Amino acid sequence: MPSLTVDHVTKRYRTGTEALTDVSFAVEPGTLLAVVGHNGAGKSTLLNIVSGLIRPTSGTVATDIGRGRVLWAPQRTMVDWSLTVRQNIELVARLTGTPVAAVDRVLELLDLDKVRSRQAEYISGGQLQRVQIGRALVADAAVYVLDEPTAGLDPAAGELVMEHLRARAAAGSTVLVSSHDLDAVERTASDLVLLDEGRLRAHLPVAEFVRRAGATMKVSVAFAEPMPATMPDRLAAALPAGWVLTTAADRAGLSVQVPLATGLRPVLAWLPPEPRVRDLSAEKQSLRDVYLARYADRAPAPETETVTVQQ
Ligand SMILES: Nc1ncnc2c1ncn2[C@@H]1O[C@H](COP(=O)(O)OP(=O)(O)OP(=O)(O)O)[C@@H](O)[C@H]1O
Repeated sequence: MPSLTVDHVTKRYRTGTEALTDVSFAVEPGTLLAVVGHNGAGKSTLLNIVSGLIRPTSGTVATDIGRGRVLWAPQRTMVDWSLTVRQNIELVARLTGTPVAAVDRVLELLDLDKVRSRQAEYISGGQLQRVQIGRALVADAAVYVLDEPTAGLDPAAGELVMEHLRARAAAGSTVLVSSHDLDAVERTASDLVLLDEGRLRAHLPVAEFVRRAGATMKVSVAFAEPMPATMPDRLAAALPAGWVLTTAADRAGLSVQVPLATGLRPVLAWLPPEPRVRDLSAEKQSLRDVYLARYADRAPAPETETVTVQQ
């Protein structure tokens, strides 16, 4: 049963901007769901609605989490400036009835030990971001909602936070994060929701999204000696549909680009038995590659592109 159901949610701000249009999807417990899309696509609006901060104009968000709770870290800084780092996190622990020992664990986890007694006003932007994350993570929750949690963090800290969120999801929580860091999304998220101008374009497992977006794999081969002069033409004639072959001018190597879903085995079977392969490498397109190649220019129309998989 889904822990979170977003049903036909539309949000029109008072200014007239329609930030979300008829967005529907459901998330199972144990999912780390990344919400991705261009600036202004509606990610924060969606996360703010899920966390109950703002109300949708129409549609509903339902959480089926029993006695669990939803904890969130917004994009804009929301800390008490007069309190210390530790007190800021402790406040949430007290409000949620969480043992104080959890505060120390979170301080250590987020490398905030050194500034624990410093007032929030006098810490760096990245440390402030960690305090916000600490406030969201200090208590056990059924659903965590974090708006761009890795923005402003150094790479190591960003990795740490994402790994921790993954652990929370693995332990059964539902975790929603918005992020522009598509490499981190690919490494850690199980599923993604792609928003484009307020519309849901895709809701898929990350690997499935990359495949369906037409990702390719480029296999490069270096031979121990040049191919016979007629071989490039023979290879080209036997090339399966959808593959792209490039042979080196000196015939000492070739590269073949295949759909990612094809896998390596058919490529190895297609290679000639001679000359001997000296070196072989395979380079897969990443989520970032396919996003930039396919979605950066916003074509084609959202209606024709939405691919939603019910889980
Ligand atoms: N409080 C508000 N009042 C009016 N319009 C708003 C408000 N908040 C956001 N918007 C508009 O709604 C649209 C979606 O904004 P939102 O902040 O949800 O996008 P986002 O995907 O989170 O963007 P970013 O990647 O830049 O954080 C944008 O056009 C934005 O200008």
